[in-house]
Amino acid sequence: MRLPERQVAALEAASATDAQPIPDLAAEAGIDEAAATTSVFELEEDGLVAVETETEETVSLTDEAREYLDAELPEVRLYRAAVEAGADETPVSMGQVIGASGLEGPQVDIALSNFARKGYGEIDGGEISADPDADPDSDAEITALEALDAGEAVDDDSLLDRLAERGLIEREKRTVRSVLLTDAGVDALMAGVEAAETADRLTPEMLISGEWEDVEFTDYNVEADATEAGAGKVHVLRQAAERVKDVLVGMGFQEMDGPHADADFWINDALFMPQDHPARTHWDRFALDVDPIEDLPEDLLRAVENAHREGVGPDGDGYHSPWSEDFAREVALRGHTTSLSMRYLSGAAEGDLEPPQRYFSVEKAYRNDTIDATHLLEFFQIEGWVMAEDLSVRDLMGTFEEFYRQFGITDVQFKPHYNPYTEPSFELFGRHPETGELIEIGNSGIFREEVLSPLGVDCDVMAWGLALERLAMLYTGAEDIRDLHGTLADLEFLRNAEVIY
Ligand SMILES: N[C@@H](Cc1ccccc1)C(=O)O
Repeated sequence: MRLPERQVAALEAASATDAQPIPDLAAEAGIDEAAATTSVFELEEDGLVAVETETEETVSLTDEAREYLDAELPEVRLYRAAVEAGADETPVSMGQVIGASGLEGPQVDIALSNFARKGYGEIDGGEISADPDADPDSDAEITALEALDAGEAVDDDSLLDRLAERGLIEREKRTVRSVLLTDAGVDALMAGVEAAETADRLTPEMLISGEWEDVEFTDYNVEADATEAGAGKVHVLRQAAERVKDVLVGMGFQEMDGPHADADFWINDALFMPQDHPARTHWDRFALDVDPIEDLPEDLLRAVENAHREGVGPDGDGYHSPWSEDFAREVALRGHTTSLSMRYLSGAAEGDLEPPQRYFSVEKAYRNDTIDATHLLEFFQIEGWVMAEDLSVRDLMGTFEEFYRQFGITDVQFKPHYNPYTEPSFELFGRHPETGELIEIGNSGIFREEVLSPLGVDCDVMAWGLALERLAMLYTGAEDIRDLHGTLADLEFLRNAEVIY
């Protein structure tokens, strides 16, 4: 029998008694894995080998698990500290035990949530008691982690599930194909197989020499496993931003655009934010050491100053706090994109606007926040406003319900809130699909007279700033904003995340 060279190599490497995984067979045959896979499928088609398919699970330890292998599980540390403090006899104050355990930050929560679950004791009314019969030295979870670390298998599926849920292991399923010679394969080998030279592609040389007429071409196997190609794709946040724009345009909104670095006047003063507001100090604000902005509309500047000093309307009252034009002209990275709304509402961007109007932007804002699972130093805000003769809170809520519904989010919650520029104001919350926690997804309200009157707007304006990253977290299930962008972004997540339409 004549077979292509690499099929002969694969056939000769296969055994009639021990099923061999394709990678092993490839190594033995001295051919690469893709060629081995193709050959094996071809041999299977000819009935010379049988292919068995199994799914195999690989389990790997996370960095957190490695920490615990070095320094014990947090709940075990809590148990030992509790016993040390006598909590196996009478309950001891939790603060004392946690202090003695040396547990810090998130480890405290981890310890508390696993302590009672594992029967190490109980926590009740701020006191902790330890079960004297519990045996932390034979903790099933750490024993399993040790076994996995030593390369041994752990068969207890529910235990593995729990470890995966705690983020201590990662389980990955792969398909393993193993190859066994069939009787026909054995017969063929006994009768002798010869290698026929095959070509896997047509070359210019073959065409020139005429060799193409005699050469035997390898068959294509379109079912063979192939190496996964990580193609480039649009970043999940960019996809989300585009989707949000589509939805808002579909709802009749027009897009705003404007500077990332702007006068404090547009970022804060026009919004009736007092100049001594904490958000306007260096703690929160990225000030830029550049020349102040000269070209602010003079009339508007005076009207805004007046609103700050005297208030608006017969019962109005100003802030009775200092107001300086120099500060208004200083430049900072915008802490919200509401600066754009001010530019448009004032007429500075596109001239005076007559109601009804709807505008939005999906643009970056910058805040000197502490970075954590829900905060970055820069983020995308979905800014928007509607200008009309008569608007109420129902219009505001209805708009959000319609907007979020497009992303499959139907349980937005509203909480009363305070903004210096809106009254009433509402914060929006959505439930995270994985953690079940309510997370803040936006802030909104109806602009006050003190904002609208200086701008020269004499109808109602409802407005909002929603966080694009938080919206993306809700519908992708990402639990940490840092997985989405920034230096710690999770590439695997970004490759696989889908935007829901
Ligand atoms: N600027 C607000 C959002 C907002 C805009 C307009 C009106 C009300 C609220 C924020 O960043 O949180």
